[in-house]
Amino acid sequence: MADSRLPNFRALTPAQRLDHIAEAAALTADEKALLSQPGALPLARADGMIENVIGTFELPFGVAGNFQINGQDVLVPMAVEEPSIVAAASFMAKLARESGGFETSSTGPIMRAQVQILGVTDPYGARLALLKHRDEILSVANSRDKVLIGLGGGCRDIEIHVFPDTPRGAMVVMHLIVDVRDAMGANTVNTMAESVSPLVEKLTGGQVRLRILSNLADLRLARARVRLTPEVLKTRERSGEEIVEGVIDAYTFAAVDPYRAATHNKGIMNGIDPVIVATGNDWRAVEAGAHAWACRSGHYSSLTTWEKDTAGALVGTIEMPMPVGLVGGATKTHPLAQLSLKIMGVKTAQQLGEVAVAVGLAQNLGALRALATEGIQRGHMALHARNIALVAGATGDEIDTIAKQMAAEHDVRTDRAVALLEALRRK
Ligand SMILES: CC(C)(COP(=O)([O-])OP(=O)([O-])OC[C@H]1O[C@@H](n2cnc3c(N)ncnc32)[C@H](O)[C@@H]1OP(=O)([O-])[O-])[C@@H](O)C(=O)NCCC(=O)NCCSC(=O)C[C@@](C)(O)CC(=O)[O-]
Ligand SMILES: NC(=O)C1=CN([C@@H]2O[C@H](COP(=O)(O)OP(=O)(O)OC[C@H]3O[C@@H](n4cnc5c(N)ncnc54)[C@H](OP(=O)(O)O)[C@@H]3O)[C@@H](O)[C@H]2O)C=CC1
Repeated sequence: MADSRLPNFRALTPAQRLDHIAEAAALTADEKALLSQPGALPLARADGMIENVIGTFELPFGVAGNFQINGQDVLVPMAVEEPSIVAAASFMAKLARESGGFETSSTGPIMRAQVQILGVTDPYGARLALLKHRDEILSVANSRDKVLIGLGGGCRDIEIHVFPDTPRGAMVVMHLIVDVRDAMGANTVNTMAESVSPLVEKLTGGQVRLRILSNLADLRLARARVRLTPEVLKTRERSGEEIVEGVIDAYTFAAVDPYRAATHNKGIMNGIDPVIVATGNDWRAVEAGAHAWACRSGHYSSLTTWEKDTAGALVGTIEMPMPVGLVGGATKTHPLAQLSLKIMGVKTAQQLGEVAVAVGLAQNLGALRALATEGIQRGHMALHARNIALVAGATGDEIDTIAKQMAAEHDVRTDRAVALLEALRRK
């Protein structure tokens, strides 16, 4: 098991950081080479992945340190363009590990496919006809994907949802409830939904139209919990108790106000999406599921909760859909996706989902802790300043010199960076 503590990792060069991670995660020389040079995704491979390819698009690939999940150290690869995310996740994981880290759990890898049935005058009668033939429907759904069945997955059940009075008449929607094992499962369940359609039409007398998975993957949930004592949270300027109260006030704002909840949840996805991208998974599917889930009560709200236990410690939880896979999609075609899994040391899609939500919870705490105390700009803008220095044309050592100067002046702007660069080059 790799030691995930990365003290002062920022002080190393990218090559030194890679040496450290390669050793910790036992990467081979070839795997290490993939990360040490640009172009990990060969053009010919990219051309096979999507259409009209003319090149590849790279993102920074960082590793968040300090994560301890269910007592195990985990190094977390993150592919993302925004500064301060990897730093905040690493920082909060560092605090969390002092109180035992993150505890996670998840449901089985169950996805839903929807089959829309129109043209039925007796929708409740159609419902019973489908339920009566449940076993036959399951058998047709499971007749195609021998690999999945062999792995212990497959269609487990059906659910029937009736919308008796839509602007297009009565609508019956059959859900296939499918165990997709270590796949994200969209293609798998879509194939099943298409294969059962002739039988569904025969049983209901209606016409089947859409046959597609639901991205509201509410049967495939991942959960994480963290507990931090005031002692761990305290800073030079503020007591731990003050920070606990501040984080709970910040969370409550998101719980009651959708305008705030959207930003709060964006902060959570700041942690989750980079893990999803680094592992070649479909981040649009995860985003769609997250926001639909956040709205499940009819009121768009927070994906996390923050409260205080009887001992006065801050307790954070997250529970949300996590449709991710270790096979399928780009998870096997993008060379860095498999490498990310190796660095993380995850062996199942469920474990990957649990790591992703733990990072989301850490990220949320990082943002709330900053917002409830000094504000977001000091930490975030100090790191964003390096981007601004790059935009102004700084290279090499100039980048850090100018970024540090702007951060010290609390004046992070491109025109200031240009002025500082000119002054530096005149010296
Ligand atoms: C940015 C920090 C962490 C600085 O915080 P700091 O107190 O200056 O950090 P520090 O220098 O004391 O370092 C503490 C630890 O943080 C990590 N760390 C610290 N700096 C680095 C770095 N350069 N590179 C790598 N790791 C770093 C690292 O783990 C380090 O431990 P050490 O290595 O010393 O043992 C803090 O201010 C913070 O957490 N801020 C929140 C940042 C954030 O949330 N960013 C997301 C973007 S803003 C946004 O889009 C979302 C938002 C905010 O709108 C969501 C919402 O509203 O809810
Ligand atoms: N709305 C959405 O979110 C949609 C998303 N998509 C896309 O679908 C893709 C994901 O679909 P997905 O079904 O996961 O991909 P695949 O169909 O590529 O992979 C799943 C298949 O892999 C095989 N397999 C091998 N090992 C395993 C294992 N351990 N566990 C499970 N299956 C295994 C199975 O059978 P076999 O070998 O027989 O194939 C299974 O059917 C993503 O690219 C996503 O972007 C597509 C449509 C809609």
